[in-house]
Amino acid sequence: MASDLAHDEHDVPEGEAEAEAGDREVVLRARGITVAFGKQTVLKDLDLDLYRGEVLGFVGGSGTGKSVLMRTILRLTPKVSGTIEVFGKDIDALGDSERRQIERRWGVLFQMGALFSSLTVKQNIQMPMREHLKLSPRLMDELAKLKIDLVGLPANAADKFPSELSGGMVKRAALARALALDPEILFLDEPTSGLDPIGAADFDDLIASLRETLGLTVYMVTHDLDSLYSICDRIAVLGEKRVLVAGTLDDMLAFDHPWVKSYFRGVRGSRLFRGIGKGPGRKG
Ligand SMILES: Nc1ncnc2c1ncn2[C@@H]1O[C@H](COP(=O)(O)OP(=O)(O)OP(=O)(O)O)[C@@H](O)[C@H]1O
Repeated sequence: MASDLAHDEHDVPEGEAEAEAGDREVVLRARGITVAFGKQTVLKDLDLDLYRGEVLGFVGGSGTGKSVLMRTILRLTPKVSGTIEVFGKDIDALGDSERRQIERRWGVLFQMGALFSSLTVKQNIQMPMREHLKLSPRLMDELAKLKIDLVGLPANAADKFPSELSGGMVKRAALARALALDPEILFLDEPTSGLDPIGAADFDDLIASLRETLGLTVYMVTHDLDSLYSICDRIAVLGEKRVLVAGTLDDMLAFDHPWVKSYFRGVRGSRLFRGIGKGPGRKG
C-alpha cells in the first residue's frame, strides 16, 4: 500500500490495492470491526474504505458475513469493537439527533426489497419522508411521483401493493424508497438476486445511471459477476472474517487466494473476464 506519513498503520485497510490510495474522499471508513454472535465470531478486526462517487461491489462466500457487515455499518447489528466513520464522523460517538442527520444521508435496499406489504408503493416511498421530514401531503405525493419516475416504474405503480408487482418492479419500488431522502450513499444488499439476466442487467444499468446523474456512492453486496464486471469501480472480498483484498478487477484476478481464484477465475469468471487487462467499470 502506498505509504502516507500522515497515516498510522490502521489508516489504510489491509489488502487494499496500491492504486486506490491517494487523496480520494473517504465517505465511510470502517476500522477494526469485530462482530460476534455468542461464540461465533463473524468479523474480526475488519477494515474497509468507501470512496465518494464509486460503486463498490462487496463479494464473499455464502455466510461469510456480508449482510452482517452491512447491518453493522447501519447500526442494526451491534459490534464487539471497532469504529465506523461516515462522512468523517464516528457514528457511535454521535448524539441521537446528529446520528439521524447522518442516517438521512444514506438509503438502503435490503435483500428481497423488504417493502411493507400493507402499504402501497407510494406510501412505502413516503415512509422515510414521514420519519425524517415535515412535508405537506401534496409535496410528498409530488416527491413520490418523481422517485417512481426516476426508477423507471410506470406512474400507475404508485397505488399498487407490493403483491401486485413483478419481482423487478418490487426492486425498483424498494430502490425508489431508498432514494426517498436524496441520499449520498446507497447500500444495496444483493439487488439483482431473483431477477432474470435481462432484469438484472436492466437494474445494473439503472444503478449506473443513477450514480451518474445523482452523484451517488454505492455499496453493493452481490453474488452477481455481471454486476461486478459492468458497474463496479472496485471490488472488496470478504473471507476469513476480514476484507481479504479490495481493488479493481485486475487486482482480483492477480490475487493469490483459493476462494478469490476460484470465484474470479472459475468457469463463469473466466468466460466473463477473458482477456481482461483494464479492470471493471467499463461500460458496454
Ligand atoms: N442475528 C444473527 N444471530 C446469529 N447469527 C447470525 C445472525 N445474523 C447472521 N448470523 C450468522 O452470521 C454469519 C454471516 O451471515 P451473513 O448473512 O452476513 O452472510 P452472507 O455473507 O451475507 O451470506 P449470503 O451470501 O449467503 O447472504 C452466518 O453464519 C449467519 O448464520
